[in-house]
Amino acid sequence: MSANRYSPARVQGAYAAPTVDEPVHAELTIPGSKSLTNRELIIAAIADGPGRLIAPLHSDDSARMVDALRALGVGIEEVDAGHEFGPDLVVTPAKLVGGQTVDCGQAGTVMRFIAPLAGLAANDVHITAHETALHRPMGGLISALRDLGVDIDDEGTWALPFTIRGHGRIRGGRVEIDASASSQFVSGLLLAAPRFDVGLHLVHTGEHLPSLPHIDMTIEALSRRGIRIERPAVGEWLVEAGVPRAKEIAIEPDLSNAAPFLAAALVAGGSVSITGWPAHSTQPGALLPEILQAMGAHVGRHGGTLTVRAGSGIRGLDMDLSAASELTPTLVGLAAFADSPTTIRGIGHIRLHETDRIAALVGNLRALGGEAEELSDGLRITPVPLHGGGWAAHHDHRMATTGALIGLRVPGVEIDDIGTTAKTLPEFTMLWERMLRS
Ligand SMILES: O=C(O)C1=C[C@@H](OP(=O)(O)O)[C@@H](O)[C@H](O)C1
Ligand SMILES: C=C(OP(=O)(O)O)C(=O)O
Repeated sequence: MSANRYSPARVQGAYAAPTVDEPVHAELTIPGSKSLTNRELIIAAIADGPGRLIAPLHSDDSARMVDALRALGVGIEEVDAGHEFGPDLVVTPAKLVGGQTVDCGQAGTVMRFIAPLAGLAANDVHITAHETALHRPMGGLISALRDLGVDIDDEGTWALPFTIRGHGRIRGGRVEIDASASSQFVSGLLLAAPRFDVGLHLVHTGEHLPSLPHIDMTIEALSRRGIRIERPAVGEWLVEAGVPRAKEIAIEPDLSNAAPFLAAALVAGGSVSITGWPAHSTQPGALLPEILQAMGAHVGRHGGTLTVRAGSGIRGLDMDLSAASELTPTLVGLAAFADSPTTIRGIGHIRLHETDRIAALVGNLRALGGEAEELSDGLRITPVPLHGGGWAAHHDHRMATTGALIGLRVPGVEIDDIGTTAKTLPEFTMLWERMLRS
């Protein structure tokens, strides 16, 4: 198992974060959304004919999903369409046979979206992940799949690796799930549910449900393909059995990956524009214009381009980021330079993301002389002058990009493993340097 099977544009090893002494002025295009690419791949794989993803993401997470679907028997071909960041993907659905191993790498979307699909396969599917991702929660999903009749051999661990003994069908029906550890449990079940014999009635029983926009994204993607989903109550979903319509789907840019670039305008001064910003999006990054404005930015849109300009300073905030927890690392990078403290709450579950993000962010800031403290469900940052030093990526792409953001203003920040950005943005250093050269 390799940490990153995606190599084309990968930059390895330590990275001396570039510091700027002049404002930045850049317009950038960001590659496709991880969350949309991996959902659309799953739905295309169970659709009623061949479909196409236009301008999808090409990164470790998406490559793992392509490999996983191929391992189940689905046909996926790359077709060059002249996009800067890689070919389109043409997906040809086939009978799900399985009989192979799926290595999810570090991708939460692969481990949580492939497991229910593997239950529909005709043979065993062994599911594993990179050793740095074996800790990620799977118990709630395993439990719900078992309640739906899926045979799973996990040797009593309730965790990866495990083997799904597919029988070619899942009956479906009503099932309860505690998805407080990850919204991806819900998305994974909803995505496979149209192919259950009687559909699915899913009921979330936990107290907390993070990342609601990502569940909306799942529902929107299925609805666009003609699958009926109802929400009879909060935390409850009804999916009708059916076959999703094959389609050509254009993938939006990854708005969460745009976050460190937009934030750079506030840290360095100047402005950063991102092309192709969708007018409507279920990506949590769609909340960025509002959040960055509240932190002191001037935000404008012209056609499909979003521009963030530095204002007179960065304002600290007290915010509940449960809906958009993957934005936490970037916002912490901004908060470090604010004129008042920032508290971020509602994100306790990110202790079980790629790394314990709360501990890693606090530890990294303190190592640079910063003042930060862990809260049970979040963290608090009190801005003080920072000095250079090592920034540990903790094999977390968003930790690495936050180190680069801080390094814009603090000379001598060295990120130990910039290659970890290949999880969702192998072009990170290329685009970062393009932004600084513009
Ligand atoms: O469904 C998705 O595409 C995602 C859901 C969220 O997961 P959690 O609910 O586990 O935070 C998010 O953090 C992750 O980056 C992507
Ligand atoms: C939590 C994240 O990833 P994953 O899809 O692996 O959960 C993330 O990208 O911030």
